[in-house]
Amino acid sequence: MMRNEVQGLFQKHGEEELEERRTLYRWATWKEGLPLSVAAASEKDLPLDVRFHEGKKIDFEGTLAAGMMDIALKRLYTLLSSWNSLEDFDQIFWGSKSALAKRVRQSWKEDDFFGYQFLNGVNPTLLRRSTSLPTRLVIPPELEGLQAQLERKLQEGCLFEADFSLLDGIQANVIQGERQHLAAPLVMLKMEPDGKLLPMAIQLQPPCSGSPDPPLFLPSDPSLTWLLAKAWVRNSDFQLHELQAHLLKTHLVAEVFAVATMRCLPGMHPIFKLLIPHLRYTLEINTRARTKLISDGGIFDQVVNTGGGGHLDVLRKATACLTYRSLCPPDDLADRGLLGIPSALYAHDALRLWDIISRYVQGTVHLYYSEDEVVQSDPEVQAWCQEITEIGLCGAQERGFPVSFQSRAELCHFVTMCIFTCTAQHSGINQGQLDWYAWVPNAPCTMRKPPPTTKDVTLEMVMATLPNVHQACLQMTIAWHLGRFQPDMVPLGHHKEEYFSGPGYKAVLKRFQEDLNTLEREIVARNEGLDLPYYYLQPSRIENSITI
Ligand SMILES: CC/C=C\C/C=C\C/C=C\C/C=C\C/C=C\C/C=C\CCC(=O)O
Ligand SMILES: [Fe+2]
Repeated sequence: MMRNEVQGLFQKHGEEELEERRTLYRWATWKEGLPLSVAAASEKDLPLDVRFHEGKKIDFEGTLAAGMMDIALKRLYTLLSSWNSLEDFDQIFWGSKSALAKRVRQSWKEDDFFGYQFLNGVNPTLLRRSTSLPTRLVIPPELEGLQAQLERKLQEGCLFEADFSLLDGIQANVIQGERQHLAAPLVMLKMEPDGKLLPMAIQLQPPCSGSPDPPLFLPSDPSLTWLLAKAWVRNSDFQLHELQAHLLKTHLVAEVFAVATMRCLPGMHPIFKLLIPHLRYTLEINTRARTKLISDGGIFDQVVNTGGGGHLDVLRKATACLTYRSLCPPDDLADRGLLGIPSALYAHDALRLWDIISRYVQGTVHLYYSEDEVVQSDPEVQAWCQEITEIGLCGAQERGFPVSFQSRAELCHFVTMCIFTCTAQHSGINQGQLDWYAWVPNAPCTMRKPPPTTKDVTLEMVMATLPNVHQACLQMTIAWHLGRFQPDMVPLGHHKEEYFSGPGYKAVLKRFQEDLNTLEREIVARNEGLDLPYYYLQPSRIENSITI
């Protein structure tokens, strides 16, 4: 056959393939205001190609069943004893847990441990370096000393903030007839010369006209008062971590990439071949999340204070402010003022991984696109881009997402963001659940009493506020279920399937694996010298796709 005929055949094949895929993978609006999802009422509706394999399914469902057994035993055990001091959480702190989880139990009350979590804990996405004193921060006249300290730290460039305003106005859940409660805190922190981040003040609610100004909680407050204020922050961080950083900014955006890739790119397209290993199992885990986790009567409704619909409003608000820059560490960390901080380990490792993935993407893209013009005139990749931004992300061009690619560099940047999100970012956000959420007082899934409005706090109040035994047990089980090492895990860059042929890609992949090995060794060596190791972005621990 002539070259043109061959090309014509390939093209026809690709068109037919896409026509079929568009009937198999359709968009659905699960809830208004969220990114679109794949049309599937349960995982059983998904095409076999993207279902969990038998081993994964058995492991997933088996560990959940085992976890439920643990809960039954723990509840039985605690029925026989008292539940009125913080140490009583020890009664349910058994079963599988990590070394770091045990360290959390030991150190959770310490201020530097509290501060550390904003840099290198389960949610390193919220902290920013302050560029002015936040307008919501109302400092009472008697605390002029604090005002001066804050201003000095600001001037020195070592003032930081964690602002949970997104939670303001969210309806709290009602669990078995009992109303739960939410706060929307602001934490001000200072960075010490040794890199430690220490809290200076906590405001639990934004000021509200007509009400007295909210109190500022301080490290110098009575220890239980300060501890309860910090527990409220940890509960708020749990919400933004799980809903904004985890579900929305990894799981749900990865699903948009997956559906658009299936609908727009034929199997022989280089971007399809590049991305497909990073989309494995994502449609099924997300479908399960929609039927079991954030569904009516799901885990959020059962034990989380944003459940009962508030969690969907948090997701909606977070979707409405989701920017392209926030998904790209070089931009995100610059915007948050977190570049060049030696103790910011997530930031450091994320930037290294971004560079490594970026080089891999560029190497591959340049094999198939010899110049910008080839990108501009590739209708499939352009349609893919538009489908993600305009359809899947519901008009995200307003928030910086591209609707077309004008150059190879723009295409590479976008594909790097896709792969980074599905691999490194998800691992960074997901694995910490195992370590930081097992000791429940460090990250309570719900709060059963309103936030304190005065500094009179008793142990009874603290215990009546923190999760009850059942809620705490379910949190531990789910955190273990989602955060534990996955037996069938494929590490980043190590999928067995070979989608590309030819020596060009082989060399690019080899280089990618070498770069990852180098980073692996750097992180291992760095961690040996640290009191608290940071290993969530160690390449051997990063999954090749979002599978849990
Ligand atoms: C302590 C953790 C509590 C909630 C976790 C919150 C958010 C996690 C975010 C994304 C996880 C995505 C998918 C997980 C999907 C389903 C597994 C969860 C529960 C399954 C319960 C069941 O199948 O009976
Ligand atoms: Fe996850």
